[in-house]
Amino acid sequence: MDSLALTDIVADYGTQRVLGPLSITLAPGERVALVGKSGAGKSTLLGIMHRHWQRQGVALMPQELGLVPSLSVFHNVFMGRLARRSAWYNLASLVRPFRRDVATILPLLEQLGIADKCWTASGELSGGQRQRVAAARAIHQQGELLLADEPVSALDGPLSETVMAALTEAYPTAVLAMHDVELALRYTDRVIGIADGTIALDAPSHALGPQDLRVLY
Ligand SMILES: Nc1ncnc2c1ncn2[C@@H]1O[C@H](COP(=O)(O)OP(=O)(O)OP(=O)(O)O)[C@@H](O)[C@H]1O
Repeated sequence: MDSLALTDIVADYGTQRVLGPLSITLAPGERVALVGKSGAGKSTLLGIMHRHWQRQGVALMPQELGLVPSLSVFHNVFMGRLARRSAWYNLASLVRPFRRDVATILPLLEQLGIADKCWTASGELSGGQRQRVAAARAIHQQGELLLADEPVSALDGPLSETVMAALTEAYPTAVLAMHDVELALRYTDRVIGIADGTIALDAPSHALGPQDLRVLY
């Protein structure tokens, strides 16, 4: 994968400028935490990255997760690879999943602590369980780049570590919008701080402490 670049991007809602102009270059193998207070523009920036880079194999884990409530956990995770299978294969899987897909997806659910919910409809899960299903779907998708919007916001300490470890292991190149600054510093190489729609901080994670990020809030 070549480095990914956005140059002088802006985002407006009506007459209101909410982001930019700003430029970002992302190197292969770089994990970036996007931090900043609520409304700073993190989701807007992730959306722009997704639009610009989606042809390069991007997995998106949106804040609202985008699960299908009536479908089982298995089928929601299976959807991560929907575009790579034939319509016939996908339809057959809906009725009766193939053994090889179960053998791929179950260990992933085990890793994220939700294997017991494999055949439960995702609409019947808690918020933290649904967030783990969305993480499993993003991991199952595979690709060059992960864009994740607050991927562990509904999880407690140990589970948020488990999910962050799984996501960053699956995707060496990633941009993760996060509110937990300690977690952001531990699992990323670079921190980009957004304030009022512009880049207020861009530094290697190892050079920062939590207090350096708290000024953004
Ligand atoms: N659909 C929309 N219509 C109008 N304004 C919007 C819309 N979506 C976002 N905004 C505005 O754009 C700005 C940036 O929003 P954005 O969702 O990108 O922030 P964020 O940093 O991701 O916030 P959070 O941490 O709460 O998710 C905010 O001021 C918000 O009110």
